[in-house]
Amino acid sequence: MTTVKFNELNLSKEILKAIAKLGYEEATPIQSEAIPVILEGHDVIGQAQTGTGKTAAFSIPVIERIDTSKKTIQALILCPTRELAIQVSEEIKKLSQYKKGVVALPVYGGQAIERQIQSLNKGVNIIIGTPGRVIDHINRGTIKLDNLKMIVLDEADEMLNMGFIEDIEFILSGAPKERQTLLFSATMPKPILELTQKYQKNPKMIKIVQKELTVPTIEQIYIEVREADKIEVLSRLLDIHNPKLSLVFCNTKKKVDEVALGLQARGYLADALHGDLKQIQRDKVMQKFRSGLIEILVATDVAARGIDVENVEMVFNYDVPQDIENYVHRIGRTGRAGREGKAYTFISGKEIYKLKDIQKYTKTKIKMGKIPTINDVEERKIAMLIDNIKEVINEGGLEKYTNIIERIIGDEYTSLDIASALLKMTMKLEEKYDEEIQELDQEQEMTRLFINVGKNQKISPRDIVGAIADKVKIPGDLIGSIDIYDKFSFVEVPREYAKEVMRIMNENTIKGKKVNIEIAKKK
Ligand SMILES: Nc1ncnc2c1ncn2[C@@H]1O[C@H](COP(=O)(O)OP(=O)(O)OP(=O)(O)O)[C@@H](O)[C@H]1O
Ligand SMILES: [Mg+2]
Repeated sequence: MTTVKFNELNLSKEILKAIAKLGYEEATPIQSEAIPVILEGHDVIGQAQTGTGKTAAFSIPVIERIDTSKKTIQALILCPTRELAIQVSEEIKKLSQYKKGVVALPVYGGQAIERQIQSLNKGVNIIIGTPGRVIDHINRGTIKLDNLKMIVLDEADEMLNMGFIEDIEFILSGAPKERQTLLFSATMPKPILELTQKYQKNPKMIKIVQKELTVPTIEQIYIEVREADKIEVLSRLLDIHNPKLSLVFCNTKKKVDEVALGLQARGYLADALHGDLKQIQRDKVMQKFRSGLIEILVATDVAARGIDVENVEMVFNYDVPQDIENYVHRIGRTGRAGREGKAYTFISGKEIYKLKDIQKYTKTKIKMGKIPTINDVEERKIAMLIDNIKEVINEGGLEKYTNIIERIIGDEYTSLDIASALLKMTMKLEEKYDEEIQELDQEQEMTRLFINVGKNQKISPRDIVGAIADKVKIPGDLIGSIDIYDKFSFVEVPREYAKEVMRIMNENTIKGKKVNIEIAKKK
């Protein structure tokens, strides 16, 4: 395909200036094909792979078609999630920054409606919203669609699916008949496509044809792994690949919380995103993820569609997605705008069949992968340790430490002996815990820990649970049955927390007393 420059697309100089500022050099195929057709006023169905610039493909002509002499709502862009509405509105604001009179406003649930009403009253011409909140405003009379010229359904197949279709029909029923209707998505299943005639007039189908539905720069791998082992396998993959940012998808909110906690307990910068969190919380998590303060975002499908975060290098399907389309969208959070990415899918038991369906639908091959061994992880950790050591040496400022070493060096010890001893001290604790965890029966969800509380110490089960819950940040109800004896007791914790419980509790005290915690050898 020949490349097209934005200045060949008949765009205003204000938009061209904004595009240049964003650093886009050439239009992507969906942009070069869709922009002229939309500018001519046609209805469009636009389908192109994830991360190929569909947002700008509809946003640029929407901005260009706004009559800035009028302060009426002329365009409405509907998105399935609040995070996506915010993101699309940010992009529109950037693209329209030099066009005076273009005012875009995101409206979504969970945000104070009064504030939205104040902004709406000042005059807005592009609304980017989630259906529920838009309907709320329509019912209050604070959003009027009489002057609407364009409506866009981003993630159109999702918006015309069960969860949203009634809301969409309601909104469309109040919009003028002679409007322009634009549908965009990376996936467009047949049943949905048949529906679209109800809403559009002679739409132009713009499909950027690719052999595969998924992006070729994403390496796709599946691993067979038992449910109980998933957290361990995930940790190993994270340790080996060390991605800048990654996304972990689970099918339920409960699982999302569990996995996020499990990763936190293992020392990863992870957090959860799902629909049960307050909007403030959701915003904070997204901000932290975008800025890298959180490196692993564990999420339900709320983050599957449209979300564009730079540096997401890996996506994990901790659970196989329920909707086949969402496989495409989930893994599409990496490998955006021509970048590379990796996607791992965990399957257990009979789920291999689901994987076959996915491959048939996406016309891609998902390669089989192996569970990395502790050795693989160890090798990788050693490589990183060596890098760290070299870095510290190159930084300099070691005189203070060299002086100490000189006090040990003599006839008996060489500097190599001393360096090795120091390294042993650093690596030993870590190894011990890893070995103990490794010895465990992999089927067991709970790990039994042996707690030696020493002589004459009155420590009750409540003290132990309280201390573990407090210091390791495991919810108390995840801590299992406790047997207490004179000098020792047993406690059960979820397997993924065992290492962290040992590490943290052995450095801490319970009721001011030192305790020693080890894996209980046998039940
Ligand atoms: N012409 C361009 N040149 C370079 N980068 C671009 C261009 N257009 C868009 N991008 C960038 O590509 C990334 C992906 O764009 P966008 O989010 O619009 O993809 P999408 O097609 O909507 O994907 P999805 O199906 O996941 O929603 C964004 O970071 C965007 O800034
Ligand atoms: Mg998009």
